[in-house]
Amino acid sequence: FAPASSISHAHQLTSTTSLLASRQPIMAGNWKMNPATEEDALALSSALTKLLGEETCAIDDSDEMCTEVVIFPPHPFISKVRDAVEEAGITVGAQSIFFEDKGAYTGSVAASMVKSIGCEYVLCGHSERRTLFNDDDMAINKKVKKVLEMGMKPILCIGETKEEYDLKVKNEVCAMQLSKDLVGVTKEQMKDVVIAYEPVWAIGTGLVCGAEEANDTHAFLRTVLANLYDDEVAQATRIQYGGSVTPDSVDGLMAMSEIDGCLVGGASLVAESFGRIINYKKE
Ligand SMILES: O=C[C@H](O)COP(=O)(O)O
Repeated sequence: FAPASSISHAHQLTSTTSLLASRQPIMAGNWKMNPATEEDALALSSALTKLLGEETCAIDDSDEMCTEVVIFPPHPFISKVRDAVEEAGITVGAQSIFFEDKGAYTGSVAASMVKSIGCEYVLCGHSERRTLFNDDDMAINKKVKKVLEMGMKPILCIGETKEEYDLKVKNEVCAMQLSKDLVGVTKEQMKDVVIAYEPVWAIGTGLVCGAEEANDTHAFLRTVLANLYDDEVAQATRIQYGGSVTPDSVDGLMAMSEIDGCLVGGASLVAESFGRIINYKKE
């Protein structure tokens, strides 16, 4: 494990090999089970469309390094939120899917369903799904593969608990989650996979993992990807940080060389806060 030393915002890789891709910044807002009504969801969507800046992607933007903005509303709101934000260049995603295609799975939502209403991304393996809904690595792996099979992009969330952090097994836990959740995912498919490193102890707690520490963990995750695939995948895969990201912490996080975006919960429910986050200040 070699800690990353650079603190430059090096989304554009400096390798001489043309095989290595650029890592486009990606800012995501996970609304979780909020807000309470469709009316509130549309008000938040509308407010957000007015806060996009020069660096955020416009619809059909040809700039491959514009900041991609994705929001994850609750399933019932996805269609109308998509209608409200797509012209502004914001993409929508689903917070979860079930891995089966169809059938007697009361309460579940298939990948084809969210694909058909315009979702481009799906969160897989969020810690709240792991702990509250018993999503284990085998199920998460099936979901990741189903999302890819359907032509969407998974944001695969991994991260250690407070107990694991205190026991200093963070790297081992993250490496195990990555390797299990990516079983059978090909190198070619990895171009559509985003990883979100979310230390569970930092989610919704106000406890932010320090930017340098998060950066070191991201660098470690790239060594895991290099072992699972190769250096090309390790350097080209986008890795977001998530866990109590706010307007105050975003610039420091995004200044790190290995952090390509943020997965934002609470602060994404306040338009002005998320607006500041997606328009983070570059060095
Ligand atoms: O999906 C988002 C993460 O769980 C982070 O949530 P948070 O920003 O409220 O800590």
